[in-house]
Amino acid sequence: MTPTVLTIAGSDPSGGAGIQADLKTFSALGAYGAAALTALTAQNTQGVRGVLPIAGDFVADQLSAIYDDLDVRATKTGMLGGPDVVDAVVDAVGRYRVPNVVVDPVMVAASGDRLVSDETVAAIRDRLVPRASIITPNLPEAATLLGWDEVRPDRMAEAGAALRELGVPAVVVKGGHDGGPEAVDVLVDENGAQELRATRVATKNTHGTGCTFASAIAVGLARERSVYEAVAEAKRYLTAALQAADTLHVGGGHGPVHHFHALWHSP
Ligand SMILES: Nc1ncnc2c1ncn2[C@@H]1O[C@H](COP(=O)(O)OP(=O)(O)OP(=O)(O)O)[C@@H](O)[C@H]1O
Ligand SMILES: Cc1ncc(COP(=O)(O)O)c(N)n1
Repeated sequence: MTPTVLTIAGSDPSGGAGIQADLKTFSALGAYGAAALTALTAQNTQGVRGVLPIAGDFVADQLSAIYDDLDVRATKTGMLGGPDVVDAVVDAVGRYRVPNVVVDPVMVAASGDRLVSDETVAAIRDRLVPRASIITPNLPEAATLLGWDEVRPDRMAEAGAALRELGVPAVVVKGGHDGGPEAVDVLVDENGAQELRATRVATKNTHGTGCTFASAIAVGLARERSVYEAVAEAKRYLTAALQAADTLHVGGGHGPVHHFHALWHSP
């Protein structure tokens, strides 16, 4: 059966991150994609020029329209426009008993631009994370959620264990921004800490890696894979999308990964 997966996230009009990356990932992996918008951004591969949040009440309207009608097997959250948006998501997840919630605690874009306020980060940590099935912070996001100065790569397992104490059963701490020869992530769940390793792809085209990874995990959970399998499959998909990214030639900054690498033939 084709599972339905929902993304609750912001729009990236340049198509590489946010809602656009999420829908491409769902489609590439054979899931039906639904999308509720939390914010519009004006951005491209080089940076973010503006953010227009959607009112929490209207996010709530979008979510009830979707959950009243569609059989959503997994939900992924990305950029959340403000604390009122976080509360709309928390309320819907509780009211509809939403299964398989993947929270990507988006804070800054790959370009370095800040995407959400401190109040939004606090709402995510205090109210949304405890309703999630899994969260996918990168090293700076993990440090911010924990109130640590930084999370060094040798403390990823420790950070993951500390993040579980916020009330979420599984945490993937992503080491993508660490410059070693491998891109190492650490999954911490009730089975302890497990490393997932991939060869680091030498490309500047990393726009949307976090969005794509979390969306692919959501597809795996919608297919009732174990958390480990969902994360491992997502990493394999993302690594291949990074390996094919330089064939796309989109924009002059950090271009997108190639979501449809397995479907498109070279010219
Ligand atoms: N150059 C790379 N080669 C291989 N894997 C990578 C590379 N960069 C990131 N990854 C992997 O991509 C996934 C997303 O990690 P990353 O740390 O980039 O997330 P993020 O910072 O949230 O993403 P974003 O840059 O979209 O905000 C992880 O599995 C990470 O290991
Ligand atoms: C709407 C939106 N959501 C998320 C991201 C983070 O993705 P990245 O860090 O890869 O740019 C983004 N840039 N824009």
